[in-house]
Amino acid sequence: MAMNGDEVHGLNGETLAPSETKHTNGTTSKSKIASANGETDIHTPKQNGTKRRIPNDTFSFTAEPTIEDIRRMQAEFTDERDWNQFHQPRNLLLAMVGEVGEVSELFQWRGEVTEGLPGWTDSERDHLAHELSDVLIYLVELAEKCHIDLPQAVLRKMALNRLKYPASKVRGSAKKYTEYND
Ligand SMILES: Nc1ccn([C@H]2C[C@H](O)[C@@H](COP(=O)(O)OP(=O)(O)OP(=O)(O)O)O2)c(=O)n1
Repeated sequence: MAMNGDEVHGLNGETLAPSETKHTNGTTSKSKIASANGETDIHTPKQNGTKRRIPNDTFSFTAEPTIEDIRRMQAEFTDERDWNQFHQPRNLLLAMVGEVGEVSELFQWRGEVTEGLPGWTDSERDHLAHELSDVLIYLVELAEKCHIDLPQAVLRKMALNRLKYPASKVRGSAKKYTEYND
């Protein structure tokens, strides 16, 4: 679901701050993710009365399925087919890389492609969605079979990225951290 602006909708369609979650028991909480992102209260007005700009506010995902949901659904899919025997880490890695290749095929002979894929047909977008899903499914299963708790690993890695690339130092520059002299 694509959404414009700084609003996210809860289970009953009410407006939530993007870092808030509406639980089935009706309570609302600010996510761990928001604090890991260094977000404070994103709806707090600035001194001059304007709201702080929310990064990446032109598109967002639906909340479900979670990564754990995807792990479980794929585990059921493979169990039902007795395919676990074929899904060892090396197999899954190669399968994932193959699917990354299929994503690449969709881009390889085009010129520069800009955000939102202007000019792409619905069928091309569907094809891309399928291939990206294949990559994600194999990535999640690879992490599972390697006993990597992927959501937690992502939180830790993003915290490390923030330390390595302080915004105050690198804003507007695409240089690798090793290229900074200090
Ligand atoms: N041994 C397999 C085969 C398939 N799948 C699942 C995971 C992927 O989401 C998808 C991959 O299916 P295909 O290998 O048929 O690849 P594509 O769907 O990309 O088909 P094609 O290669 O024709 O584009 O199916 C799986 O888990 N294990």
